[in-house]
Order: sequence, then structure tokens, then C-alpha cells
Amino acid sequence: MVLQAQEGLLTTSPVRVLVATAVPVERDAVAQAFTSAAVEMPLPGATLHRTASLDLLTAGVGPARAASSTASALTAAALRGAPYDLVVSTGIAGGFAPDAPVGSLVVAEDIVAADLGAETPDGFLPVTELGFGTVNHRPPQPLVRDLAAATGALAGTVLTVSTVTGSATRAAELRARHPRALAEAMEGFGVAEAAAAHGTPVVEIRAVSNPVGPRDRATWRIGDALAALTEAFGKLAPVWKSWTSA
Ligand SMILES: O=C(O)c1cccc(C(=O)CC[C@H]2O[C@@H](n3cnc4c(=O)[nH]cnc43)[C@H](O)[C@@H]2O)c1
Repeated sequence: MVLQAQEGLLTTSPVRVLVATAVPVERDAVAQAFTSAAVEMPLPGATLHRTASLDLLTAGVGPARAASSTASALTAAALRGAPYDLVVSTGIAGGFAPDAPVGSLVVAEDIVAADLGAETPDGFLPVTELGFGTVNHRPPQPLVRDLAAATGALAGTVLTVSTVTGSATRAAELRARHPRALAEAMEGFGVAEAAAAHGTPVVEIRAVSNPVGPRDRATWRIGDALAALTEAFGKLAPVWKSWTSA
């Protein structure tokens, strides 16, 4: 393994990984898994924290903001001649009960835009059935398996929504349309769209902070979910190092 000097940082990892969270507390939960200091780099619309292990992007809430921030980071890396090998979307999420309980970890076999489409008298139609776009990104499955094995995460579909589910009816509708759905969050599909535009593989790892369903803020366990993220990322260095998309 070769030591590389990157803009004042020394790294021993040949795999360049960009980790995108929505908000700073999620970024900090990931950063706590590492001892190395971070160098802050402002980007158009987002801030990147570069560590010796990974680059951490605070990408913002929602798929559009997450896509734009991730695109900035990917373009900046390409322009400095060091493109990323992998993009990881991560943070807290709602879990579909009973399969993904609060405190559990989920890794996405599929990253699905669950509300990108049209309502019709016969129900919801994804944009793909209207004749354009895409609603699904599929991460490399061997990597999904390695991530699940290293962390004990459940593997299944992770939905991206622009509106947080707030009723049992909506939760049941989503689950009926996506029987393999384990979790919903608001950024994965946006991050994946930006990664796909750069030809970069993407994965999504989520820690469940609340059940998907009726809004009940008092039952949220954000601290537990953030602790689960820290623990998970503490176990992942060997996975990043051994992984290659080739
Ligand atoms: O105040 C509320 O009632 C409330 C309810 C749900 C979510 C929020 C957020 O501000 C969370 C947005 C943030 O966290 C991720 N997240 C966490 N749980 C869920 C969920 O059940 N459905 C969708 N997204 C969720 C999301 O990725 C955002 O980054 C406030």
C-alpha cells in the first residue's frame, strides 16, 4: 500500500470514499469513528470535511439539496484529479416495523425514489411508467453483503421521500408498493443520482431513529441512532480497503 500526499493530508487508503450526510450531527457521528483530524473545504452549496480516512460531506436535507451538494463534491474531486471511488449516503431514517426496529441498521440493496411520479385514479405511477427518468439505483451487491456482514445491518430497499410519512395508511401504501422496503429517508436517491452522473458506485447505510408511520416526535431515538452510526463506521475500514468496483 502506498502513502499518498493529498493536499496536505496523508492517507493510506487507495479507495477514495465520499460520505454524504444530511446534517452536521450525522456527519459528526460518522467522524467520531475516526481519530484523524478533518480539514474543512468549502464547496458551492455545501461543506466538505476531509479526513485521512474518508471525506465527509454535509449535503443538506432532501433529495434535491443532497444531489446538488454531492454533485459539487464529485466535480471538485474530479477537477483536482482525484475522483472518488465510492459514494456513501448515510444518516438516520424511519424504519418499517416490525422488520427494521428503532436502533437497527439498514443497508440498501436498492435506493428507490418512492414519491417521484404521478397520482392517477388508478393509483401512483412512477416516472418510469410515464416514459422518462429513473426511480431506482442498485448499489454493488457484493459491497452491500460485505457492509451487512461487517455491521450486522439488515439488507433491503431504502426509500427516498420528499415528505416524511406521517400516517399508518401511507406507511402501508409504501410497503405495498415496495415489499422489500426496510427504511425511508430523504436523501439517498438524490445522492445516488449525482453519483450515477459521475459513473461512481453508491451505497446507502441508515440507522433507524423512528418507526415509519404516525408522527410521534416523543418516540424518536436520534441519540441511539447516531451512536449506531458511529459504531457501524468504526467497523467499516476493512470493507472500504478491500472493496473495488473492478
Ligand atoms: O418533526 C417531525 O415530526 C419530523 C418527523 C420526521 C422527520 C423529521 C426530520 O426532520 C428528519 C429529517 C431527516 O432525518 C431523516 N429521517 C429520519 N427519519 C425519517 C423518516 O421517518 N422519514 C423520512 N426521513 C427521515 C431524513 O433523511 C432527513 O435527513 C422531523
